[in-house]
Amino acid sequence: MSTPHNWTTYTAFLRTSRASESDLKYFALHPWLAPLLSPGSPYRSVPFFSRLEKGENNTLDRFFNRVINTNDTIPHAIALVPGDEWLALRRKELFASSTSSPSSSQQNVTGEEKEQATTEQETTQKAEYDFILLTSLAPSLSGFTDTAHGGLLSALFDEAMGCCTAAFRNDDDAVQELFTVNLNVTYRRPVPLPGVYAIRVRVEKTEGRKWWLKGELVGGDGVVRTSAESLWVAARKGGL
Ligand SMILES: CCCCCCCCCCCCCCCC(=O)SCCNC(=O)CCNC(=O)[C@H](O)C(C)(C)COP(=O)(O)OP(=O)(O)OC[C@H]1O[C@@H](n2cnc3c(N)ncnc32)[C@H](O)[C@@H]1OP(=O)(O)O
Repeated sequence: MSTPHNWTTYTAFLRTSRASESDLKYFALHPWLAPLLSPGSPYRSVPFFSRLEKGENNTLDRFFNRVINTNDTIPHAIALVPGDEWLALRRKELFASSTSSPSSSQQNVTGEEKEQATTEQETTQKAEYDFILLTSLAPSLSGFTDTAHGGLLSALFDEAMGCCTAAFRNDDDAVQELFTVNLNVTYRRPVPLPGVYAIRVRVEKTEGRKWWLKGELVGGDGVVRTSAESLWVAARKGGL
């Protein structure tokens, strides 16, 4: 079991962490991932937060950091996140018209600010997705023979989407913790095991406490095998 980590915010975790060399080496063996992992990529490689050990007395993320963190379930997983500048632009875009802005300074974005953000976007590296999970799936995750179990795929989407929303919450906790209230998964093609897959996620829009996300799972052939849409709701201020 690895050493527990002590980040106080998800943002601090993103800023100070880097995916392990062994995971990076493993994913670099797959040529279709090269554009995402190369120095020119708009993404940085960080550990998949849910997979990190949180401490013997802390039951957060046990399913991901213990149960499916083994050689015959998920031997390797890392997350790819856009750079700080791009995330800041996405925040402006997502919260410009929303009352759930993660920072009061981002509320009521003016037309001029929107124009400025668009110009900045042209000069900042574009990231098509807000969060990407790269994962290897081993044979013990099967439902049908040599095929990933659908429930597992739902869990992967849910977790990837959770990490995606976390990157947009500010350190000052202006947005309360978010919960999945609805997750609609479409199984388009079987997901063969063993295999390496990317789960690409994006926040589509926010409105008050509600956030809508979309995601898709692809392998090396680029076929979208599974897709998902979800609704997340931020807890009311002052608790549930
Ligand atoms: C280092 C620092 C660490 C940082 C750490 C970051 C880690 C980052 C990784 C996280 C990764 C987690 C990934 C796992 C994520 C889960 O799996 S969460 C587990 C599954 N989900 C749950 O357990 C949630 C259970 N639900 C609830 O507790 C409550 O529904 C909630 C979420 C607190 C909301 O309750 P509420 O405040 O009473 O909400 P309510 O007023 O009923 O609804 C609010 C609005 O949402 C709408 N709504 C509610 N439910 C639905 C629905 N199912 N369908 C459509 N609309 C709905 C309502 O109609 C309402 O709409 P408006 O009327 O406002 O337009």
